[in-house]
Amino acid sequence: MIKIIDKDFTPYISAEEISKRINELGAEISKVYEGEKPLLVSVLNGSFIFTADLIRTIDTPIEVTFIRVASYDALKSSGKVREILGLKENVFGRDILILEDIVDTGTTLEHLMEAFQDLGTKSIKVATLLHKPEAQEKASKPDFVGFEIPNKFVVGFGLDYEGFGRELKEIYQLV
Ligand SMILES: O=P(O)(O)OC[C@H]1O[C@H](OP(=O)(O)OP(=O)(O)O)[C@H](O)[C@@H]1O
Ligand code: HPA
Repeated sequence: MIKIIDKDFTPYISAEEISKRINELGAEISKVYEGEKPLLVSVLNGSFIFTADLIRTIDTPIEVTFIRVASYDALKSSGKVREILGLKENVFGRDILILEDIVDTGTTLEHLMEAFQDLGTKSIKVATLLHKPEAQEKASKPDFVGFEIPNKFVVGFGLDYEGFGRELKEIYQLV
């Protein structure tokens, strides 16, 4: 058990399990995009660790870029979604793979999918390390999912609680 600020969290997914699953996702993604040269769009902040580990398991040429979009305040969705920030690449006619650490309510994803569609992308798929199917109300189901998890708050491996916990090697669940 660990404490972050005022909340207790218990170990939930080990570093070994995460690494094994990311390898499998990388193999799947490599197969699907063989010869296609997709642009992987990593959604900061949470997905930076997943992105770094995932791209090193991919064995077909890809490009990677990072964007920002924030919809969350602490434990609950604020419902507010901001603009995409930091996209420098021309995505018209490109195959896009959005990389997320977690798809929770789907609010962020819905916004991103719409924004990329408006920019004339050829295809948009989504890879997420974690998915909360019971919580998702918006957007379609992600194409590549590391772990389906219950509707409980998690931290670690890039995910934070009030800014803390991103450095944890394992994923922890709120007690
Ligand atoms: O499906 P949703 O309910 O929209 O939640 C998922 C989003 O929430 C988190 O980002 P957050 O806004 O907390 O920013 P961060 O990655 O910088 O922590 C996460 O990285 C996703 O982008
Ligand atoms: O369970 C979560 N943990 C951390 N950040 C999040 N953003 C959406 N859901 C979560």
